[in-house]
This record gives sequence, structure tokens and C-alpha cells, in this order.
Amino acid sequence: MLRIAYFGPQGTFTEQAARALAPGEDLTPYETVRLALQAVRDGAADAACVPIENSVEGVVPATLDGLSDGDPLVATAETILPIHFSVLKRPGDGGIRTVASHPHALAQVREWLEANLPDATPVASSSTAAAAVGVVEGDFDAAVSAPVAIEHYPLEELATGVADVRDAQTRFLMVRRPGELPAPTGADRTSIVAAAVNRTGTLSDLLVELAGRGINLTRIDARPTRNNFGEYRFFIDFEGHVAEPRIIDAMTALRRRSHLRFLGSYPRADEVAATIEDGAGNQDFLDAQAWVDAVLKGEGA
Ligand SMILES: O=C(O)C(=O)Cc1ccccc1
Repeated sequence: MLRIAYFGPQGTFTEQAARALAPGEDLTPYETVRLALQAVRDGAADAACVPIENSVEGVVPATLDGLSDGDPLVATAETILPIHFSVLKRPGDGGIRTVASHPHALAQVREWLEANLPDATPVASSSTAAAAVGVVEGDFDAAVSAPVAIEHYPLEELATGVADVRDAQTRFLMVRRPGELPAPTGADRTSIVAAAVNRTGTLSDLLVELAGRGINLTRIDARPTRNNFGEYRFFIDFEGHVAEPRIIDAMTALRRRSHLRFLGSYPRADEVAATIEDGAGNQDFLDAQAWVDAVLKGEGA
């Protein structure tokens, strides 16, 4: 049985994602994303499930920083969950003066809180389930939690189906120590982080390598390197798998132009097939390489 670390405690959205990605495996909660990733680096876990980005609030900074620092880890799978919340309180208790949750959750229910609990002060907690634990222990009066949290904690629902933005989604990754890559499926995503010297056109130079090969981006985010003010790392997701000739060609170009870290090639949860531009398919790259090989052997021109 695989040992899967996840961003807990029990009852987080990430636990739901881990159950979807690794059904029947041995799941262990860790209080922070950093600790879940560390468990994999230390060998205490075979893989970790962590949130990476939300359709409303954007990236989860702890995950980006945790993947770009420290020993390399690579994503082998992703899943996307619909996100709406339950607001939980202690049974029978009256006034709600504080309402706690993960910052991503609070940001997604701001309007609901203003309309329904205008006198409650929002308080950030490490996760949605940590907020529920805090309510049980009397630290806060209410928690904005994943709907499954009610199954783990002796609380009652003040409201369910809470969300300012309908159809919000969060994407989660399963990451491991580098090893065998998942096989290409034709509907894959590759994640990289690139750091390049700060000069005119650096980012555009990287993007041109992808655009010029007809490779479609699915996300780009910048995070500070944290060492030198004004220096950034670029987290780039694009369609395709590093085992494909067209992606190999792009990766070697990116590697020449930046300090590159590979964060994984894995099947897309939405199964959307990669966009292939005319003349930029894998066979086109193979044919071009075969032509160069023939030229080198004096067999063609
Ligand atoms: O705190 C959780 O439950 C998480 O898994 C992180 C999170 C927070 C808000 C929306 C989606 C995921």
C-alpha cells in the first residue's frame, strides 16, 4: 500500500483530492503543505497530495514555493474538485463573533460573510479543517469548511453550499520523488519553474520558445525568488508531455535560456487533448530530425 501524505487535518478539500487520486491507499494528514512535501523528501511518504491553484483565488503560494525550493519533486497526477463550503458551528451555541478558515476559503465567501455574518471577524487558519478543529476547541465560533468536514467533527451546519462564485474549482497535484514518468496520453500537462537573469526580454524569450513550437500554455505565475528583491521565478504549465518530440525540443531550448526545474508531465484531469498547430506535431519534429540525420550522413539535402 502506498503511503500518501496530504495537506490536512482530516476533512480538508485536499483529503478529498487525495482519496480521488489514490483510492484505498494509506493516507496521513500533515498540518502544512510544506510538511506534507517534506514527508516525501524524507521518505516518510511515497507521495503527497497538495492544492496548487484555485479558479477564483489563483495559486497556492505555499505549494509553488515548496516545489521550487528543496530537493526536486515531480507531479505524477492531478485532479480538479468543485469548491463550495459549509459554515460549521458548535451545536446550540449562539453568537458568531469569529469565523475562521484557510485564506483561500475566506476569499471565496467574503460576500456571503458580509451579507450573513456582518459582525463576525474573519480569522485565517492553516486549512479549512484546522478551522473546524479550532471551533471544536473553542478558539473560533464558526469555520468555513469543506462539506465533508461535518463527518469528522462534532459540529453543526449553519449553512451549506456557500460560495460567492458558482462553479469554483481547485486543482490538486500528487507529487513524488523523481522516478518513472507517467506514460503520455495525448492529453497531458507539463509543469516547469524557470529562473532567468533579470534583463530586457527574458520572460518573452522563454515564452517565444513555447509559442514558436505551437505549445499552448495553461498557466503562468511569477513568484519572488525571496533572495533578491525584484527577482522572480516563473511557474509555467503547458499542454504536452516531456516524452513527446515537440516538447523535448522546447525543453532543451528552455534549459539553454534559464535555470529550469521540471515539475512533472501528467495526464490532465479534464482530459482535454493538446492543441497541435500545423507543422508542429510530433511527427513533424521526427521527420525534421530524420532529414537532419540524413544530411549528416550525406544521404540527403
Ligand atoms: O484547507 C483546505 O481544505 C484545503 O485543502 C485548501 C483549500 C482551501 C480552500 C479551497 C480549496 C482548497
